[in-house]
Amino acid sequence: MLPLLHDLAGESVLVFGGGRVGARRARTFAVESDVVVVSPTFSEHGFGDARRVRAAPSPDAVAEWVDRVDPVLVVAATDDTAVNATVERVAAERGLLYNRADRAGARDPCHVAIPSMVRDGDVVVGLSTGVPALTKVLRQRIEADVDGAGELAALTAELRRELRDVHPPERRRAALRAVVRSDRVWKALGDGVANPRQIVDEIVSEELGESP
Ligand SMILES: C[C@@]1(CC(=O)O)c2cc3[nH]c(cc4nc(cc5[nH]c(cc(n2)[C@H]1CCC(=O)O)[C@@](C)(CC(=O)O)[C@@H]5CCC(=O)O)C(CC(=O)O)=C4CCC(=O)O)c(CCC(=O)O)c3CC(=O)O
Ligand SMILES: NC(=O)C1=CN([C@@H]2O[C@H](COP(=O)(O)OP(=O)(O)OC[C@H]3O[C@@H](n4cnc5c(N)ncnc54)[C@H](O)[C@@H]3O)[C@@H](O)[C@H]2O)C=CC1
Repeated sequence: MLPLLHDLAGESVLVFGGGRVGARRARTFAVESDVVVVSPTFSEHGFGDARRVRAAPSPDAVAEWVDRVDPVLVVAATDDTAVNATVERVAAERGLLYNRADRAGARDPCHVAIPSMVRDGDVVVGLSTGVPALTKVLRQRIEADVDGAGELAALTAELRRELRDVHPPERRRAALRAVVRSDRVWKALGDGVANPRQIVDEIVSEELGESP
């Protein structure tokens, strides 16, 4: 399996099942999509901004729900295997992306696995090991590494725009590399005292041989 990134901003996602897993999926997708969760009961876990609709569709009614919501991705997270299997079939027939929470291992290309995610601003890490317990431990380690990276991504995106058209590519690359490798910059991120942008400017000036 290969990790690919999907831009689901502003798209609809339909989740069947309001248990712990359905809630987790709703929170994952509600970061950027319009999420509808259909379920007869809802756990007390957060559902983000998802819209919750109380209903218990039989397998025969699944297609009608999919056509009504018109999602790009459908999640089967009920504890009813027949419903989950129907969600899979209906989504596949329509060429939609889908995720079955009750299946692991080999799958069709439209059947996407949901990795564990670590996010900080525009920085996103997707992690899969095939063994959820191992995934969780590795995710916790990665969280520490990624902490602050979102702020650095925003700063360096701005820097890239500023350096573009002013310096040749090789010098721009050297300046950006010096910034993202700098311990001084990483220490200044989120400490609320140092001004990371000022440190970035100093490093760029040293690298490009200019006075700040
Ligand atoms: C294939 C996949 C589904 C997919 O394709 O999307 C899948 C499948 C299954 N998970 C099961 C069980 C558990 N999953 C978790 C947790 C997570 N599971 C997640 C992803 C995935 N799980 C996908 C591939 C992930 C990968 O490759 O690493 C994470 C990463 C993301 C998320 O779900 O949001 C999230 C960690 C979040 C984090 O901490 O970062 C826990 C722990 C808990 O809930 O606390 C348990 C109980 C303990 C245990 O069993 O280990 C079962 C058995 C169900 C049963 O027994 O009925 C199946 C089905 C099967 O194995 O057949
Ligand atoms: N991918 C993962 O990380 C994990 C996957 N699982 C699998 O995912 C399934 C769901 O897990 P949990 O959320 O823990 O189970 P759960 O039992 O807490 O939740 C199931 C939800 O489905 C709802 N439901 C039942 N019939 C429905 C229908 N016809 N239409 C819509 N909703 C319906 C229930 O009301 C309940 O809200 C499990 O059966 C298990 O196979 C379980 C743990 C982790």
